Amino acid sequence: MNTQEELQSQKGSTLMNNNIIIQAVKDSFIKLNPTLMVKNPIMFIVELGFFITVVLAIFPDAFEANGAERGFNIAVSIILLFTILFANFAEAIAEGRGKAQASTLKQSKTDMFANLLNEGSISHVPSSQLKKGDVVLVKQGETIPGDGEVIQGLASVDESAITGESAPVLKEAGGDFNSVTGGTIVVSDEIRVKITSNPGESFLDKMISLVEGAERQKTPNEIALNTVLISLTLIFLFVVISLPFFTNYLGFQLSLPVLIALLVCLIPTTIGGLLSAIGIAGMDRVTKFNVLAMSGKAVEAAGDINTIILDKTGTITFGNRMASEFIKAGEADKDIFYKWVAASSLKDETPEGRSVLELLKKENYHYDDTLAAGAEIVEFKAETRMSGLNLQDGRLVRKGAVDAIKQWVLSKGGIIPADLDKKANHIAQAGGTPLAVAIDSRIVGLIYLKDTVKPGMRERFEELRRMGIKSIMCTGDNPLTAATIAKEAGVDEFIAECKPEDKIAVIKQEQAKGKLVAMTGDGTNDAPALAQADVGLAMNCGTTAAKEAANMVDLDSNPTKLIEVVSIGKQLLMTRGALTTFSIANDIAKYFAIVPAMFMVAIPEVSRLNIMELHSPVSAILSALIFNAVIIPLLIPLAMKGIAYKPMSSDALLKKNLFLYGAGGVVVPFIGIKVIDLLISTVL
Ligand SMILES: Nc1ncnc2c1ncn2[C@@H]1O[C@H](COP(=O)(O)OP(=O)(O)OP(=O)(O)O)[C@@H](O)[C@H]1O
Ligand SMILES: [K+]
Ligand SMILES: [Mg+2]
Repeated sequence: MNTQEELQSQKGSTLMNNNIIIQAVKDSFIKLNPTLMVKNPIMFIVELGFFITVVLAIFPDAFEANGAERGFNIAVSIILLFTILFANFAEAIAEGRGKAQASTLKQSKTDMFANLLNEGSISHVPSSQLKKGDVVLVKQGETIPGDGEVIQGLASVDESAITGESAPVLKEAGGDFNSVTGGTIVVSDEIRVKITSNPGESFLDKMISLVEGAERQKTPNEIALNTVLISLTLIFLFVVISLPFFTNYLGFQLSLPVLIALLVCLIPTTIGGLLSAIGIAGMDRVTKFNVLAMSGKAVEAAGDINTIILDKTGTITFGNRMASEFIKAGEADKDIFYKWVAASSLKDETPEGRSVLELLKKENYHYDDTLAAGAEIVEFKAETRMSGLNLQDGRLVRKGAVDAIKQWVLSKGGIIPADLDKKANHIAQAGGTPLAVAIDSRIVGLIYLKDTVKPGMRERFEELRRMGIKSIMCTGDNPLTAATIAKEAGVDEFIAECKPEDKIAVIKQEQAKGKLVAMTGDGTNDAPALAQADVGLAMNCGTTAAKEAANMVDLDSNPTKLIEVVSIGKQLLMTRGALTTFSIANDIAKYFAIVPAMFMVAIPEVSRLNIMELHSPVSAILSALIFNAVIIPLLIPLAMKGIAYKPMSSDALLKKNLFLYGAGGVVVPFIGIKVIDLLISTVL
């Protein structure tokens, strides 16, 4: 068992306990409140039927002379009550896990004090008073008081309160690993954090309300299905209301409880009772995989994804791109080369920049800090793909992607060293990232940045392919490096030298072809693309901007987690479809149980429909009604777990499920109702 599974089974056992069941039973009664019930029109109609039969159980002749027998009325009202309670229980049990998880999370939100920095002095303020833009100091052993970005320092942080993962993660200023979450703990060193969220709007707050289901909104798919089900219900209501006119004409009367029983059996109570549980359980399954989905819509969209776009660094590779070698090019001697390598990175706060200085130290080169004195800092940007300094004496130092530096040098009238391309290609073919270093119009050499592909990528992309999903890697890196990494990781396509706007263009292109696109990313430059995609999955280790733009966050920062989300989305859609099919197919058996029972006495010809040979009209109606009620709790496990999904074409899947749940929906109630009838007839 790997740690991921262990974590889940742990969570499962602590969350699916007796407390949840007891609470769900209580909630089932609370949810009887008609003002809450109205939100589920199908079950609300059942509740109205229940109220009427209760009155008739007490006063059998309340609405009509010669009403049905009191005993029958009591039986119908009890079965109806249980029908509603079962439906409520389904929803309550689905909500239960989330509520339990939310209360665990709330424990890590206990109020604490923050070391607020204010023009050099430190004051202690309650963390609940921190606003966007405040800067706090967090020392070893202290809890980070709010969401923010590390602006100075480097520390390892224990994020287990949020991710459940006990290994601390490194957080550092600059680059894509600078975002920290309130409620997590600094286990070594100290950092300065600039707060990025206002009180009540933190990640933890969001997470709590998400798992609690407080913000749950019906998805467009759910609303559409609900509309269909309600229309169906109205049609049956109309049919049942008009029945007495025909029977009066034929000279006999049907009692009100019989009509109510018929209506409740015909309207889609099974799916009506399980619909919201299916949605909640789907979201809950996503959370169990340590993915936070901001909406059910996103999870459902994941179920229909055709294309997935990933960035390379930090997503497919580990992303701690480190300088591993300096390779000079052209005529420059080593000392000059190293001098400009150092100068190009003296003020580069990205992990790449700092790794350059570290490698220089390792190679015992003593660089001159004063070079940067009075210089203008040129920060790294994904658009320019360069960084460096404009020195005080007017000289310009740059390092960056080879093609970007080449263009820059050529625009200054420089020439490109003859051996540059060959050396750069050598690095790229090995999957590394070559950075060229230039001083004014002269390129002096290359920095070899090494990065490693995360293990298991190939198998994961293979799995996506079997699901019919195309993977495209979009990277800012050069085509050769991109090709090497793409091949190693096994993605279907790649696009190199990609700027942030190019990523959006790729997504829009796919969307224009009618495809649903998912994107995973971690960097600030990924944020616009994450927002454009139908499903945006941000890495928790990524920047705040990325996490805010996305509609899902993976707490484990594992981009291939999208595979699980896609499976869960597909499962959710399939489960809903299958149970709807099942619910409606049930009507055939109920029809053959109830209709002969209702008319047989008055119209003997109807007895030909009595193929089920049920004991008596009363037991036939009660059996159908009991089956209609107990099928709800029997299907709760399926609604919660979802239908098993194996990668195969969606056509084949649809046919298989239609057959299974359509045919099953016809056959199962015939057997079920017959068995219940046999049991009842022994009692009667
Ligand atoms: N600190 C830096 N200074 C100068 N150039 C850099 C620096 N970091 C990266 N580069 C160059 O800029 C390119 C683009 O970087 P960017 O972070 O936008 O994309 P990437 O990380 O290579 O790709 P991905 O989009 O897959 O994360 C890199 O491939 C590299 O050549
Ligand atoms: K029904
Ligand atoms: Mg990047």
